[in-house]
Amino acid sequence: MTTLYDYAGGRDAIVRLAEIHYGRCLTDPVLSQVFGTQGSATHAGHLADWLTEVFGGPKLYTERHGGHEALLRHHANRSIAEPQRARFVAVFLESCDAAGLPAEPRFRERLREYLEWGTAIALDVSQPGADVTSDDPVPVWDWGPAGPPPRA
Ligand code: HEM
Repeated sequence: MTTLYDYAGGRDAIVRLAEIHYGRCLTDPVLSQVFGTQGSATHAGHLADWLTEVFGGPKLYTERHGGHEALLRHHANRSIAEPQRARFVAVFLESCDAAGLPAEPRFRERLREYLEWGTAIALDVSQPGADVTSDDPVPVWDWGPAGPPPRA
């Protein structure tokens, strides 16, 4: 079955998406409250590696950056608030358009579901004193109960 990663357009599409999304995190008035405006040279690349793995591509975040717990730790003590979480989801989905990912409704819905799920975890672990330890592997998100779009 085609992975979300392949359906998205593979590595080039995911790298484009990560770069566009992170660029917007630095200029968006709500998201720049948490991301700042200066930017980090490594963020977009690390995000691309995470998304590659989560969407069923090569396990780049596990191999290169320390896996699930490392990602949780990046969010420790960031005190993400609900409006910032919700804005992250909206900006990410807009970035999918800008990066030229397929607009197929079932694909986009699955991305949205991942984003809602992942950002809720980011919000939780970003609160002061939250547990950021984890033995879990990096999750792999598939097409879910509805399955892939008819043509995939
Ligand atoms: C699906 C949800 C999310 C994913 C996949 C994700 C991914 C990442 C990655 C890969 C990093 C590490 C960057 C690096 O190594 O340089 C990171 C750091 C960070 N994330 Fe997230 N994130 C998510 C949700 C959020 C949300 C909702 C916020 C706030 C609105 C947020 C704010 C931050 C901040 C402030 C950092 C650390 C500072 C920085 O590198 O700019 N993240 N995130």
